Amino acid sequence: MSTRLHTATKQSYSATTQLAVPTVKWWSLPRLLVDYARYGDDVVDKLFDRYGDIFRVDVPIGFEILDGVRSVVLFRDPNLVKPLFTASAEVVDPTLANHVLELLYGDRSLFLVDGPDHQRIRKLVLPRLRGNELQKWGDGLDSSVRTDVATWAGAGPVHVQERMLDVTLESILQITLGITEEQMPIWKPPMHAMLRTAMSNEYIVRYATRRLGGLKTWTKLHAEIAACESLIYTEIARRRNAREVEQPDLLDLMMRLEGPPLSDRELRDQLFTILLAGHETTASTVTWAVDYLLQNPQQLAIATAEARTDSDDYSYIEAVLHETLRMHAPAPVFGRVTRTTYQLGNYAIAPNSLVLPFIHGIHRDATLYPDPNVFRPERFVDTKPGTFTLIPFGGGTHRCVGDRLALFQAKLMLRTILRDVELTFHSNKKTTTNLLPTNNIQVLARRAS
Ligand code: HEM
Repeated sequence: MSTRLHTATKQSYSATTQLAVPTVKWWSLPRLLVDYARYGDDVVDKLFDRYGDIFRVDVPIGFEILDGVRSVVLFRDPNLVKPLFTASAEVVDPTLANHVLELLYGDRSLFLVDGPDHQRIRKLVLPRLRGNELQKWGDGLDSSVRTDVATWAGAGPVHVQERMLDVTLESILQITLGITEEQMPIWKPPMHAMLRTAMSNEYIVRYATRRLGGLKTWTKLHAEIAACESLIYTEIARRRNAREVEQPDLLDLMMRLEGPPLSDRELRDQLFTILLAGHETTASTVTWAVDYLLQNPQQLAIATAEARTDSDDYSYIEAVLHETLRMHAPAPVFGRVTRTTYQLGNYAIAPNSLVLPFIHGIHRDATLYPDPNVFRPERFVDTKPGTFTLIPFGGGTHRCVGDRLALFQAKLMLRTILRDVELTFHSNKKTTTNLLPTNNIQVLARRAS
């Protein structure tokens, strides 16, 4: 692959120009939220068309998304991504926005800690999740996906996302905790149940009413979290009693961390984080890739031909995945909170503002990606995705630790599907109104000839 890179066309910004960010009046919020639930990102696109590439919504007291944060700033100018992701933590807090998910991840999660504690864990796990180390997990994943796909042909409608969720959960359980095939029936049902509840729209309602006890009184989710915690704490206790046996998984690695040891609670938070952040997103990527390929027969033919060769070069399938992540980022909302007045481009952002890059808009910027609404993997065949122009994995010190693992897994899974079965749509109904958008396509499969 050549070293060409997608880069944003530079805008000239001046450190002395401090423009006010255009403001959407708060009383239009209820209407906007209803429209967003019905029409999705198009509603936000229209706001950008009206206000420019950056705008702000001030939230009335009592309705703050995060405590103390009264202003939400959204931008879609790709030039502003790098300054935001690389800003110092004294000016822009990289963790505060993630408190939305603290109930699940816990307050010691990589998502929620910063500084030396954060660096210590990242430095430990990152090398395990990239380069040659990835091959270690290839056989287990290959076996899971092959076994699953072998059941598709002639079995009637297959809900791709559900199948992919099962496969990626198995893989991340193996990588994180060394769970074996025999132990999977104990671990998978409670994990699936917890994720299903946590991803539902009820989370939004419960979170919005948290000051009235919305989250505290959610007994169903608390019970599901407790069931998963119980499995995890039992495993930690078992390992503490059998320390001499070294395992290749992340729990073992974290238990052997040099310096002050991690407590059971800290281990629980990191394990929950990796297990939850590290499987739904990858499953969703593969599902959307299948969906886009079935809608684009020419690209499907190229990717299928590549999957059925003996070569180890899957660069077209890799380009399909980058293009899928451009068209449809599985984690579409993440942001940073300003601690002081912060200059972003020519704009002065007030302290305590939640700043969100609008991923959908950045990924569909026509200057970066001509015909942005067209699925065209060819854009990434001889051009690498730019660090700050294709941002499904975020950026800066909190960029996703599982980015390489996710692409490795997704490539292997998509290759196996394309190699082993021929697919047609049974139904291509999708829903995008969940907290994390779910793709509900169903396919019919026959064994590849
Ligand atoms: C296509 C798949 C994936 C997508 C789209 C994705 C996306 C993201 C995003 C957007 C962030 C936040 C980055 C930021 O704030 O700048 C993140 C963080 C994170 N992701 Fe992923 N992720 C994926 C797969 C994975 C996998 C497989 C793992 C498992 C190891 C994982 C583990 C994490 C962790 C631990 C963090 C927190 C990193 C930190 O705060 O230092 N992710 N991911």
